[in-house]
Amino acid sequence: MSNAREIPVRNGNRKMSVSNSFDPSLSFSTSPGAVRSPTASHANPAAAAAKQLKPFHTGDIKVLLLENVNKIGQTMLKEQGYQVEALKSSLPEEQLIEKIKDVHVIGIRSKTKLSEKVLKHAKNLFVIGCFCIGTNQVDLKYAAGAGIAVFNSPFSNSRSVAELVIAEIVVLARQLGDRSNEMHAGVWNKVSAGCWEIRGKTLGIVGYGHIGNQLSVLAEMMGMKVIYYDVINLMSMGTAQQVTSLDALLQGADFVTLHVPELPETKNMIGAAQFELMKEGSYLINASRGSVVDIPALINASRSGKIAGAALDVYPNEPAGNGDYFQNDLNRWAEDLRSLKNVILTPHIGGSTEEAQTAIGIEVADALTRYVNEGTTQGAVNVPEVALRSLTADEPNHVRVIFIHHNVPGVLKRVNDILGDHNVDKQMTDSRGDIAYLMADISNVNVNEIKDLYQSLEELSSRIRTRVLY
Ligand SMILES: NC(=O)c1ccc[n+]([C@@H]2O[C@H](COP(=O)([O-])OP(=O)(O)OC[C@H]3O[C@@H](n4cnc5c(N)ncnc54)[C@H](O)[C@@H]3O)[C@@H](O)[C@H]2O)c1
Ligand SMILES: O=C(O)CC[C@@H](O)C(=O)O
Repeated sequence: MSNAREIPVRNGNRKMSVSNSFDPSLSFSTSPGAVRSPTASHANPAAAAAKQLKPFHTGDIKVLLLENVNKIGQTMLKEQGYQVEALKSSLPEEQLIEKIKDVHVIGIRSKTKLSEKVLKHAKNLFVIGCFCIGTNQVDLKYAAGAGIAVFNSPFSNSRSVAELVIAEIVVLARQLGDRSNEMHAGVWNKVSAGCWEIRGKTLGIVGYGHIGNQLSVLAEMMGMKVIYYDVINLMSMGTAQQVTSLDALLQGADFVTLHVPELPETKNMIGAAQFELMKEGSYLINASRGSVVDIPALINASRSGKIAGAALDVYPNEPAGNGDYFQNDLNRWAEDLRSLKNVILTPHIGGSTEEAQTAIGIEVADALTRYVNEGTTQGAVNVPEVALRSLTADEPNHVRVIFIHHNVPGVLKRVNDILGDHNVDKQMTDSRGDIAYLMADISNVNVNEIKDLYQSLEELSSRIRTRVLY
């Protein structure tokens, strides 16, 4: 490639040689009909004139995508010239540790656990894309401390989950799963006992965020009354009413649906005591995370008739890929659960629609590309959100410096002493807990000076990671 410029850049503990090459025919997001969520809408109309910053041959960037990331997302990353390896399933820990050693970028969904143990081996990794909403599968704190930014797609699949839950409410109320299974087994069983309309019934939503909101609107359109419980005070959609405690919600709802993140506080949030509080013959739906419901308690509540049905989309242990895995060796109660009447079991498909996966693919691939090429952290979930107006093609001797550092006193002074020989055109810095992110565009930088600049920043004791883009 032409205009290759070499500087040694340390990635983790290894030094690698990088070069700058840019193919102007490449652009960030060229997918026709791209569905962009509002978080990606910051892309400014002047972007056409923006200079692309890449202090490396794009072909040097290795991307590993696991868990069948959407094709459009894969294509967008390939169009950048990155080396992309895409696998259909997640990997067992040992294989993941081997694979992650080499890559700069990893894309996952909900099943790949990026624990501290795994991330410690990821010497070149500088960004993680969660092609989903949940980020509980990543050790976000460790990642931030290692200078690894994490991005997700905060609401691209919310509507898909809400629609699934609406369907499940009707299916449970009418025992459709059982009737369908019976018919598949050749049994005609025409019954109305225990089958209900949902009109006029009360839906209790636990966690009134993106999904809870959508669901609230849809449920009211179906003639349901909506109550919700959330740890924060929120504006109600329509005529929904916030209740002040989980207990009040459990006592008042005919259908209880869970939409909270996986947190220490939400672990086994619904257990024996909570089933006890629920109305006789009510229903439970969980499409949040498997850790939120104590499943043996649910099995007891179902067997005793306390609840009339349940729908589960998520489980404490989920298989790495598709296949015949939902047995006791995965979750010790799996066979008991499978034997229950009016219990719908789905394989974590709440967000699995063409619309959601396309939107997620585009949004996360776009965030990864902007981070790799420009250092922009807008939308990151574990490091401060920092962005600077793009450099333009008529600013040839400009360099973008990114310095991720420990949030301790005196760093800015030291960094600016290093940058001080040049003109700092613009600079932004922000902190999040212990981590700070500084981005500066400096002008009048001779190519020969870039290596020294980089080296001086690397030597600061507060340094977590330095990147110099030009
Ligand atoms: N089944 C699927 O395929 C699927 C798809 C998308 C998301 N999810 C899961 O659903 C969860 C919720 O998604 P979302 O987009 O609505 O998230 P969100 O962040 O928009 O909303 C979560 C809400 O839960 C509230 N909350 C947190 N802790 C709580 C507690 N202890 N008690 C009550 N409320 C609490 C928060 O205040 C927030 O309002 C995600 O974290 C993810 O784990 C599952
Ligand atoms: O697609 C997935 O694996 C996860 C879907 C969902 O749980 C999410 O967190 O967005």
